Order: sequence, then structure tokens, then C-alpha cells
Amino acid sequence: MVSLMGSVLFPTLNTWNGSSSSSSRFLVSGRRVYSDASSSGHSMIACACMAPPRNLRAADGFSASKFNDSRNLENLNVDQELEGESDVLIECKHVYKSFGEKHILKGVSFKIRHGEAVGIIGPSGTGKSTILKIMAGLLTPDKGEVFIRGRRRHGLISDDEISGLRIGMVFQSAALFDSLTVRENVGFLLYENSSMSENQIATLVSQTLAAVGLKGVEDRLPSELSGGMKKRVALARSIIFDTTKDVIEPEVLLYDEPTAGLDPIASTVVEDLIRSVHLKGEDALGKPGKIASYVVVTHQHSTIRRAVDRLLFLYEGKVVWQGMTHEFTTSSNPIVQQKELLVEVGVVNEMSRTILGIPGNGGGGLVRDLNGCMIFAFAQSCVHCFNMVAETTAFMYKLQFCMSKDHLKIVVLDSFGGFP
Ligand SMILES: Nc1ncnc2c1ncn2[C@@H]1O[C@H](COP(=O)(O)OP(=O)(O)OP(=O)(O)O)[C@@H](O)[C@H]1O
Repeated sequence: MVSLMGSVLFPTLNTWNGSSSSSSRFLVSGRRVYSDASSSGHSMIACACMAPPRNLRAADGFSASKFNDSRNLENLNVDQELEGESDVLIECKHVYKSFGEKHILKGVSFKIRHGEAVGIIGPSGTGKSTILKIMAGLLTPDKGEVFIRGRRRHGLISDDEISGLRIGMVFQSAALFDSLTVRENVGFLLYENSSMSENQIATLVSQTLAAVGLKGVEDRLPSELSGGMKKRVALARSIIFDTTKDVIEPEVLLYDEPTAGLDPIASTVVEDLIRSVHLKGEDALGKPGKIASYVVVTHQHSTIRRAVDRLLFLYEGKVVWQGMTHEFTTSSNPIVQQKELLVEVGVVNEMSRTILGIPGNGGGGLVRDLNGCMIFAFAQSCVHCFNMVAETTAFMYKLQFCMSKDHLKIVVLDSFGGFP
């Protein structure tokens, strides 16, 4: 996963409304910090890309961002209202994006509808995180259009005035502000922008934490939490919202590789959590979740199986296949068949790591492919990057594994015998 523009972002993109109190405030280590935020009498959006105050920088390069606009839906100037399309929350239309000479997205089009649980899969470097950031409004397309509830977004989310949808982004690791308590982390947006009282916020924070299965941790610092608890806190921070508003917009959550680097049990917990906060799910309190739709970028087959209903397959800068998850496994599309194996090899990475030990030690072992066939794999070289030959009874694949602290990239270099 590529980190977001190399900097830790504010966890929220905030809207101030002139009708609320004239200053926003935030409690830092027992001190209340006020910032003059709203005297103009109309909504203002703070850029998600603003660097947080130094003492609010997250510890580990992860951040969760929420982009929130509270204006009334009636004010929407709908540019594009297609018949039967009223449930489309986000649409990307012919989106192109290059970084220098690298042409990453070459005409990506898809829609995210109300109630959907969508996965974006595809080989490493194909632009999955990039399209997620474009949806979130953190990157602009070079060409093409992004529609939010039918209205075209111009530029970044921070310089546009689109309302009617909250978009949250949850990155790979927790990125909690290490000097703030769990309560302050989760309630950050509300302390900063809402007119809610401290008691109201504290109650809402506790309810939201309970919804993700956490109780009694409000006063702890992030350093006092386990990795899994941090992920829950980050999720709570991304789903909390001001319940006192007159109009509450639906929210789409964008997850970038939420289970990368987790062992299978921890992955399952996160996958179930993602489901539970969706409106079709049930949270830890037994209540329906509040997230209207979500999009998950993932390499992990278990995440596809457990957390996603529909898939977009991104390949060489385009969506080459989309359909329901069960259709993916039976697809006769040759690209999908090939990548299916790729995805599954990604799943076994933890296992292969265990079997092979430290990469480069020349070890080898058996791993299982999607069809249950045993594959013999052995490492060939180096410390962080190594090649592997994976062999089934009928086929042999030469794979390149590029392993960093928490990420494993797998590229098919060559295949022998062709794909079935
Ligand atoms: N801000 C940037 N500046 C320059 N290059 C970038 C930037 N963001 C992404 N890239 C490049 O664009 C390509 C696509 O990156 P992206 O993270 O979207 O891929 P991905 O499909 O999510 O990959 P992975 O599965 O490995 O996380 C990569 O080659 C990456 O190095």
C-alpha cells in the first residue's frame, strides 16, 4: 500500500456550519484547545490534507479520514440524474491517472450503489489504492469524472462543495494519535467541529466503541492497546458522526488493505467487523450497522469471501471484470483465472512465510492453491525480494515475492504449461 502523499492526515475532513458555536475545540492532554472555525455563516470544509498539529501526529503512518459535509440535500445541484441511478452513491467514469511517466489508471469506470459491499482486487501496482484515493477526493483524476450522488466533483474534496455523502477512508494500520486517549481519538471530529457537549460526545464515543466490541478502554492511550484493539478504535473513529444534526447523510467507507499482514484469525475478526458496521450487518450491540456502502481494496482471498459481495477486477489500468463474488471463482475469463491463483498465493503468504522461514534462506515447502492442490514452493534469493517457483501437478509458476515489514507483493514472472 502506498502511504497517503507521504504524510499523516487529519482523521477527518470537517465542515463547520455557521449556526453552530463560533469556535471549535479539542481537548489535548487535559487542555482544551480552541480554534476559530466558523464565523462566516456558511459551510466551510477543512482540507483533509492539512498536516495535523505536531502533537497530534499519528504514530505509525496510518490514518483514518472522514470527509463530511453537513449541508442539506435539497441544496444539491444535481448535474447528472440518470433514470434508475438514484441509488448510485459514487461513480467513476473513464478515470485516468498518471504519476510522471507511469500511466496507472487508463479509463476506469464503475459505480458504487447504496447498500453494496464491493471489493477491488488486482495485481500489485495496478492502481487500487490510487482509485480509492480518487474516490475519497484525496487525489484528482488527470482525465475522467467522479460523481458523488450524481453531482460531479471538481478537484479535491477540500476545494469542492459537494454534499450529501460522507466518505470515510480507513488505511492499513491504526494511526491513532499517540498522545491522545482512545476517547479523544474516537471523538476527534466531534470535539473539533460539533456543537455537542463533552458529556454527549463521551456517551457517543462509548456507544461507538461498544458497537465495535470495545468496552472500558476510553481512558487508555494507544500504546496500551493491542494491534487488534487499535484497529477497532480506528474503525470506531471512522464511523462516529454527529447525531444531533438535522440531516444525516449516508456514509461510504473505503478500506485500503484492512487485513494485510494479519494472521488468519485476526483477519477474520476484521472482516467480520467490516460486515458488522454495514447497514446489512449487525454491530456488537446487535443493532444494524450505519455504513451505507463500503469498498475494500484487498489481496486476501478470505477478505473477498467474508467481507465482499461484488468484485471489481483492476488489471493494467482498467476494470477488466466485475461481478458477484461467487461468479469470480467460476469465471471463464482467462485473466481472472490467472489472477485467481495470484490472489490465492497472496492468501498463503503467511503460511509460506512460516514454512519458508526467513526469505532467502533457501527453504521450501508445500502450500495449497485455490483448488486445494498442493504447490511446492521454494525461495531462491535475497532478503526482501525473492523469487519462487510454484508448481502444481499440471503447471509451474515463477513468482516474485517482494516482502517488506508488513506487505508482500507477488508478481507472476512466468508460467510453464499455461493456465487451465
Ligand atoms: N503519489 C504517487 N507518486 C508517484 N507514484 C505513485 C504515487 N502513488 C502511487 N504511485 C505509483 O502508482 C502505482 C500504483 O500504486 P497503487 O498503490 O495505487 O497500487 P496498488 O494496486 O494499490 O498496489 P498494491 O496492491 O501493491 O498496494 C505504483 O507503481 C505506485 O508506485
